[in-house]
Amino acid sequence: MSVSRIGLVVHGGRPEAAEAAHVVRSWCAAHSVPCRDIDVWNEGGRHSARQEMAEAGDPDLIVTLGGDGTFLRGARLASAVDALVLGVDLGRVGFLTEVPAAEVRSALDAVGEGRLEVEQRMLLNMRASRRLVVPSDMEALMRYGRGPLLPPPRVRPECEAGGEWGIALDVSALNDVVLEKLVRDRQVSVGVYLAGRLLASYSADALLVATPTGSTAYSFAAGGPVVSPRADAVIFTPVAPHMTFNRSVVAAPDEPVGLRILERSGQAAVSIDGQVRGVLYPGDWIGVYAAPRRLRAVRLGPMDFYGRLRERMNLTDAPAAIADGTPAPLWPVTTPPPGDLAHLAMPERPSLGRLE
Ligand SMILES: NC(=O)c1ccc[n+]([C@@H]2O[C@H](COP(=O)([O-])OP(=O)(O)OC[C@H]3O[C@@H](n4cnc5c(N)ncnc54)[C@H](O)[C@@H]3O)[C@@H](O)[C@H]2O)c1
Ligand SMILES: Nc1ncnc2c1ncn2[C@@H]1O[C@H](COP(=O)(O)OP(=O)(O)OP(=O)(O)O)[C@@H](O)[C@H]1O
Repeated sequence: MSVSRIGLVVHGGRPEAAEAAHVVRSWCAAHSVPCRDIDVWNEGGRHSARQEMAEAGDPDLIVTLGGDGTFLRGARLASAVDALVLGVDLGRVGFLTEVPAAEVRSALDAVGEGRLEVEQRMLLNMRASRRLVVPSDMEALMRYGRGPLLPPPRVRPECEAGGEWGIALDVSALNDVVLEKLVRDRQVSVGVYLAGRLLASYSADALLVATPTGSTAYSFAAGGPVVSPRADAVIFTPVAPHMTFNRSVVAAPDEPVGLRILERSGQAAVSIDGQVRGVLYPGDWIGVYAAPRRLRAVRLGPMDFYGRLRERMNLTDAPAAIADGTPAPLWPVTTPPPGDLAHLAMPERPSLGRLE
């Protein structure tokens, strides 16, 4: 696999990201690969992901230099046109990024020589009862601690009229679509429908629909399950619901989640991967469902999702388990298991129906 053009998304607030960007640009110059910066923090001038990619010369690889937020910004661009995305870790958590900053040059060598795997990640698409609008005074409200807002998602060009199930918005979420109360003291009241059937009416601070990738983000913070990013699922998680049923529901990929704002509810902000993209009012609804298209993320080694979960989330062992003898062995994903522990990993995936 060869890469012919690179688009760079750099966290502008980090000197180390600027340094890593310099390394990427010099690698590109040495390998005659055109490289363009894509300013996803561009004040006022944001466009649809497709337009931003076209303006950058349609790169086939997006390299992000920053944390998970920067990766999510790059993933939004890449997924719009099926480009690859490679995350270089210069953030605080770095759950989504692939390579440490010190390895950026060798990572580009590997990509240039085709020594990579492409991991496919499920995305969410969204429909709504109407176009989303970000009120004009919203930007000032939301600016604290964040960059400029993205514009509201456009209606997908091929779906202007909408058919019987609302209008399709030009949105791909890698983590989550979040519907949350707009003002601090007014919860949202929402009818929640799974696969077209009412689950329950919720009064809550927020309601999330997450992908398996997003299961370790906001949904995790709200008590949701950790779901392997290799699985296909639509995860519904309420945040502080004022009711007894507060569990997550893990739905099948062909079971959409519908959220309908009830008559006297407070207004609700809609965020996609952490970015506010519109406000909904009573009577409005959104439907969130697994996208037909997937994100294509570059992997340069085996993906150790559970090792990463343990390490990045600082999982700690039970004190009683530690007191109960030798700690459970831990070994790098790249080395074979020690001693007689080989049986802990299945050598090959059994096909369905052959489990014995
Ligand atoms: N209470 C919360 O935990 C909370 C609240 C709002 C939003 N979020 C999440 O933040 C995401 C946007 O990320 P951001 O970096 O722009 O905002 P941010 O900086 O507010 O991110 C919140 C934290 O989530 C981490 N994160 C992001 N995606 C992750 C993932 N898939 N798995 C594990 N950790 C992840 C980030 O590294 C960061 O530490 C949203 O998609 C939402 O899921 C979390
Ligand atoms: N070029 C830039 N111009 C303006 N603001 C920028 C630029 N780059 C980054 N920022 C600011 O940095 C912040 C990005 O934070 P974000 O939390 O998304 O970073 P991150 O990549 O997730 O890193 P971390 O893991 O440390 O959170 C935003 O507030 C944004 O305004």
